[in-house]
Amino acid sequence: MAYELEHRLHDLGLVSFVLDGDNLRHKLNSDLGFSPCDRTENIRRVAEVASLMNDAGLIVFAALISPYRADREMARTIIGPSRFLEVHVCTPLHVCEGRDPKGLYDRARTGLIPQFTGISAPYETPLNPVFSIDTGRLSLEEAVTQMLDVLQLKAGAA
Ligand SMILES: Nc1ncnc2c1ncn2[C@@H]1O[C@H](COP(=O)(O)OS(=O)(=O)O)[C@@H](OP(=O)(O)O)[C@H]1O
Ligand SMILES: Nc1ncnc2c1ncn2[C@@H]1O[C@H](COP(=O)(O)OP(=O)(O)O)[C@@H](O)[C@H]1O
Repeated sequence: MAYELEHRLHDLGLVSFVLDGDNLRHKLNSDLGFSPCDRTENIRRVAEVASLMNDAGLIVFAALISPYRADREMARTIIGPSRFLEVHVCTPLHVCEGRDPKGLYDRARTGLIPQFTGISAPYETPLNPVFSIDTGRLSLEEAVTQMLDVLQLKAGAA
């Protein structure tokens, strides 16, 4: 969804960038694991990078699990409340597990991956997201169109 949003904004003449947690963990955050402390540090670094990119004029999509409310609030503080929008991807666990494109849920269920979000580590549901998207109910096209509508509303209000 984040990459599709990036393409759609590009078509509108707007520059954006996806910070993908999974990708960043191969380089910038390759020293971090999935303990609560390491997730906090992961999110702190990504929020600082996003803030720099914002200063350079880019819209940033931070595609991270970010399962703890306190970490998301830290990101909001780093980025600034007027720039930060929290989108909750609320696709039910059974739908994610049914897809399992990388076989991670399967490995987490058999105990091969510890501290796996949704299985053996918590996900704290956002209390007041600007938008929630259940990708089990919406197509990619519908989800991205709805998110663009929200972004345009917010941009108009800013
Ligand atoms: N234990 C555990 N828990 C959750 N996720 C795990 C774990 N181990 C590996 N992965 C893979 O790491 C990707 C999520 O990284 P994030 O940086 O977004 O996580 S977090 O925000 O720090 O919680 C996530 O990538 P995506 O598959 O792209 O979502 C997982 O594939
Ligand atoms: N809006 C959507 N509608 C339907 N399926 C989706 C949607 N977004 C993602 N998916 C599917 O969910 C799975 C995980 O998507 P992915 O983008 O790899 O998520 P993540 O990087 O957050 O793990 C893939 O099989 C993908 O095709």
